[in-house]
Amino acid sequence: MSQRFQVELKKLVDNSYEIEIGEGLFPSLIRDIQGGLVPGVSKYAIITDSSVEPLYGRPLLALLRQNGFVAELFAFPAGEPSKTRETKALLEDQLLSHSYGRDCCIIAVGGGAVTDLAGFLAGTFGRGVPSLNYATTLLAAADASVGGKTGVNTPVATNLIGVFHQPRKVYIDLAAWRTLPVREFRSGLAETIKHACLADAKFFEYLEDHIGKIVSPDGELILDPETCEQIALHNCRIKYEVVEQDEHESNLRQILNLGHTAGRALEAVSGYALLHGEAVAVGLVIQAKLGVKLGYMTGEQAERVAALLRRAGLPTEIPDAITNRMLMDKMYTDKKVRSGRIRFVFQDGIGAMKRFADGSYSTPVEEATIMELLEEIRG
Ligand SMILES: NC(=O)c1ccc[n+]([C@@H]2O[C@H](COP(=O)([O-])OP(=O)(O)OC[C@H]3O[C@@H](n4cnc5c(N)ncnc54)[C@H](O)[C@@H]3O)[C@@H](O)[C@H]2O)c1
Ligand SMILES: O=C(O)C(=O)C[C@@H](O)[C@H](O)[C@H](O)COP(=O)(O)O
Ligand SMILES: [Zn+2]
Repeated sequence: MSQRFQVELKKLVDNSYEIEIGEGLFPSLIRDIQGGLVPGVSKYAIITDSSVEPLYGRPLLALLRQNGFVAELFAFPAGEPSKTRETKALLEDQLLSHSYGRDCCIIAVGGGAVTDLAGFLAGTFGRGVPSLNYATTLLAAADASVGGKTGVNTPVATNLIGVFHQPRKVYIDLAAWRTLPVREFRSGLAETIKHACLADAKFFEYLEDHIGKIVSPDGELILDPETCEQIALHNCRIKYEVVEQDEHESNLRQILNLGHTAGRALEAVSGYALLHGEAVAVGLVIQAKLGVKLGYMTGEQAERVAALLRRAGLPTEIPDAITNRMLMDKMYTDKKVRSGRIRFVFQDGIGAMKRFADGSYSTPVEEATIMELLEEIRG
């Protein structure tokens, strides 16, 4: 006769944390850890990339040490191709060889590739240590540093391996945007436009009116301070309000994947020649046009989305080198695929998302319908 026991694990873990938006937030970070933000920590590990290291990583390391903290910096080569299991393993070995253990805190300083990789490392190192995200790109500020999705790419597709690991605090340094290459800044605008498309028609209009205050048509960063602050605030609010309701993406959180079914596939198929935001921009247009075909938006609304992306200096067309077949095959690796069927999330006009009859925010779309649209787009 068998015996049965229930393991009761219903106690809720409080994963709440603060997001601070401002210029030059190192002093605030130091005050926070002096004030006990991350209790029980005796060592800090700054994880950053080779471009961010001299700009922000080293200055933070110096400040931590000046304030009596034990800290080291670990950097990996900048760029999406570094966001791999191999880089994570190298960093883990470096931490272990510096005697880092469960009493450490990881401070991710950089863009989304850094917060994804360092967050994944923090989620698994010693079975999980606390982490802080110090976002230095618009994309990380708008999206990647908030919400606890962490992970790495594999040769098959992006972000396939990872964990949910919420940071203890997120710092969004608006001053860091001034050193960003314009192409990287624009990449962050794609996720910004995505957020407006999925949740906030007024924010979409705001972006239509204010895009010229942050970047000029000839590619000069203008970065009007008030507009930058509004953009950071709106992005964070839209993202955390979704994450608060569905931290582990059981349904609602799928809406943050708007434009990503095709976007992530394009990013991978391009061999990361397309930046994440650039691929998402094209993915947003594909989603909008498919949405028109399926009756979820008007042609005029889809054109507004494409027009705003173009004004932000983002690509809206599939690169010639990527065939429809390549794109289609890669879409089958998307995490939303169920029973071998590609699923999309769709805008319901501008500023809202379509919810389907079964209650889900994603819906399967037949390969033939997607292929037909891709052929129409190519003209
Ligand atoms: N976890 C999430 O929810 C989430 C959301 C969106 C995107 N992402 C991930 O984020 C990544 C893209 O983020 P990203 O665009 O920030 O990439 P990134 O971290 O690679 O940064 C882009 C480039 O800018 C450089 N850089 C960073 N800050 C700088 C600064 N202030 N001045 C000068 N150069 C600077 C970096 O060295 C890098 O070369 C992708 O891996 C994507 O999958 C994750
Ligand atoms: O936070 C989320 O949820 C998102 O989907 C945000 C996306 O912008 C981000 O690119 C995310 O990493 C994509 O997740 P994935 O599970 O499709 O890899
Ligand atoms: Zn994204």
